[in-house]
Amino acid sequence: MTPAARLSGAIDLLCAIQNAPHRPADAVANNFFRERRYIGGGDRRAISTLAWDVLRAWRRLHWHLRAELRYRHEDISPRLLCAAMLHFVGQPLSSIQALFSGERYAPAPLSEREYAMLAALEGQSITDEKQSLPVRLEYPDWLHPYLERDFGERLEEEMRALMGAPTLDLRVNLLKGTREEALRRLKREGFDGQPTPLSPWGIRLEGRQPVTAAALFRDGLVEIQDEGSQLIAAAVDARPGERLLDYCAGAAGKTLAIAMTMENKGQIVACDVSSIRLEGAVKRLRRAGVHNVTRHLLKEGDKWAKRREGQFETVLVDAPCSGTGTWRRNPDARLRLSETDVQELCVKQAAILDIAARLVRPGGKLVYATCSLLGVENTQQIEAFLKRRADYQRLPSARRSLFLPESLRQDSAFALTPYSYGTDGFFVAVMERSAQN
Ligand SMILES: C[S@@+](CC[C@H](N)C(=O)[O-])C[C@H]1O[C@@H](n2cnc3c(N)ncnc32)[C@H](O)[C@@H]1O
Repeated sequence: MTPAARLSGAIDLLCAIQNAPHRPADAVANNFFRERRYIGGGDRRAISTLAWDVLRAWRRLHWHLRAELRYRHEDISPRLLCAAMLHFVGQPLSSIQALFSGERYAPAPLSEREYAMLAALEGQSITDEKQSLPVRLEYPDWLHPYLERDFGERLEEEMRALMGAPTLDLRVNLLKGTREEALRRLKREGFDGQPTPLSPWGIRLEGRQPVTAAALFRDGLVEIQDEGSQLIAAAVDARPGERLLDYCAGAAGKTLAIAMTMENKGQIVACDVSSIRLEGAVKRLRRAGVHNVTRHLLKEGDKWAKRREGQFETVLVDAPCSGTGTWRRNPDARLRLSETDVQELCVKQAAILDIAARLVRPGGKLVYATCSLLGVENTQQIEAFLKRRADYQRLPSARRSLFLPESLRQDSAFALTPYSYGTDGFFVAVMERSAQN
């Protein structure tokens, strides 16, 4: 593809994302490329990179176009955003104009107004000190008091780190081989990777490499999983032979890592309310060689949980949450999250915790995790739970997981953020149920 055709592709992709305001951008992008199989890997990456640059700079781009250049909201089109983004990443006006050539596969020529817009941006940079903090750091205005409360003086650093590109981490599947073996095979297959600093099973790849095409991925020796998510599985600390419930298992990201620490022995029940997600787990479990997992689809009025009260040594609640910790990966999610969503999620999380707590056997563990940065979904949720359930307490240090590095074993709960640990944002709290009821 020519650079102009790639630009045209990015504009089309952003149009598709805009036309599906309730769907995550990566799901729209998967669909977009599936329908255009003729687009090769390199072109795909170039198209996504520009589209994602625009999504990551959404509020600042709109600030320039609306506040400074007086564009009406409805007149701000994906092509205008792409043109402005190209300017801000350093392309000279003449070369942007050349890309909008109107020739075959290229976007239509810039209108006079579009050209004037680009000329007016000359000499300006994307971040401007006249922008408010939420605009400059790309988060919704309503979130400011939450972040101020949770991060205090660290707010700017934390939010700036959340604006960057995510790392690409793999988890080595010890059921199929060691980390050293995986590193050797990666090298042989042309990938550059390093052990992750915190997870004992992690490998961090350089840049965005098409690892799903690699033979060691197809063989199930590695799985794509952020280091933070691996550390949640490490905190769960499941042992061979135990009976564990993964109550919000989704497509089994954590289940897979837990099955690995259980060495495929014992029983894992993976539940979820979404059949599509649970279905998505099947292929991954097979590829990883995991065979101690059964799945259960939770339904309204289901007696399933009632019948299994007190039966599990460990219950993991990887709760539905705001996903604020994953905004490096899903920058569009910042545009969709509302305060009402967070309030509703908090109610749901408390309700799920209460159900899950009944499923833990006396002396067993309840692990609560989110990929949220917000105290209301994390520490406050746990504090309220511990007040409701006197038979639960924080896990004492002697029982904390040895899969975790020393620094994360200091407390029974920890929060990870892109700023503090270079991972996605995660929270986990491990509690134990009293041995006697
Ligand atoms: C954070 S995601 C889980 C991610 C998954 N554990 C992983 O590691 O890939 C939260 C999951 O909770 C599920 N969920 C939402 N409401 C639920 C409920 N009331 N009971 C159980 N699961 C629920 C969602 O369908 C979603 O798959």
